Amino acid sequence: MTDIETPPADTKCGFVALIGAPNAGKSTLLNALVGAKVSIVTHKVQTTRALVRGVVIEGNSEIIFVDTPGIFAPKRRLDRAMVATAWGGAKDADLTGVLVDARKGLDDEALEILERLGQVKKPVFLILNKIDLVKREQLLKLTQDASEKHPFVRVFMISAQNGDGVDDLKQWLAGEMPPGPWLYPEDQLSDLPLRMLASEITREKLFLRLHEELPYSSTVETELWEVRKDGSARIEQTIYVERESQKKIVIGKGGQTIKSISMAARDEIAEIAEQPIHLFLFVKVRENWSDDPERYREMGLEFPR
Ligand SMILES: Nc1nc2c(ncn2[C@@H]2O[C@H](COP(=O)(O)OP(=O)(O)OP(=O)(O)O)[C@@H](O)[C@H]2O)c(=O)[nH]1
Repeated sequence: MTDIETPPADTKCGFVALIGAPNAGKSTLLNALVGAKVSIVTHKVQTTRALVRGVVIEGNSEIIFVDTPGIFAPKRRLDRAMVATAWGGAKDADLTGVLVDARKGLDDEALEILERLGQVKKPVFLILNKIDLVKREQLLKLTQDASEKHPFVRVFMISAQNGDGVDDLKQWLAGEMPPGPWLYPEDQLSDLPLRMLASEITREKLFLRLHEELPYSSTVETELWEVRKDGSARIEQTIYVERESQKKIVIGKGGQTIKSISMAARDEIAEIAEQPIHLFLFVKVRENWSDDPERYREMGLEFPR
């Protein structure tokens, strides 16, 4: 008898970064690939933090999808830092997929992304989405035009909405993953969306109270989710801030602020998880690299002026 929870011996595992202008259909595609609505969790990909949007197991392969919002036309410094992070994610991923809304074609937003793809040293593939809305001739022209901008390793034509072409894309990605152990065990995948949601709930409570005092880059990570014999869960989360002074603000006088954040988050997580929750919050300072030109250089990026 085989144990169904044991992964196959020759496993593959890798990161796929999905980038695209807003409304290109990233969320719809991820939902179609992952099969369930997933929220956001942060995950360290080598040196860069990326947002894990979903994990798919296909045959022997585990495909971890990462993405980042707002990859184009940054106006403010903070936005630029987010863009740098986004491109960092693409650099570290094993494969990068660029999603283009086929109906819009190569508009300014899409062109700006294509023009910056030279920074990504790993293979890049193109996904033309929303093919249900355009004619075949348009797709061929679009493929040609886009391929002149960047040597894509593959071009997929899909409709994330009705599922056309999504399975082919998934099969191809599975085959492209490098050999390696699965990062997310199969039996933990079912709580993954819940863990992600728990991080977001705490982050929301944090910003509800401290939005004027904390930078947007503060993040929350769920480090532990342990179900106890009595059916309750012990959850440990870390709130990452950029400075000691911010850590003090999050903790508050006599720990009052963090206590109220923790209680509000706990109640909401318990409601969604449908189990009693013991929530433990920690606050850690993580260096603010967005003001540090050196970090940009390390990632092969220009420091935004
Ligand atoms: N007709 C059609 N509409 C689609 C398709 N894929 C996505 N859409 C629609 O396009 C809109 C944007 O889709 P989203 O998945 O939210 O796009 P997104 O890229 O995640 O957007 P941001 O979150 O802003 O980055 C939604 O109204 C979707 O229903 C498709 O294949 N065909």
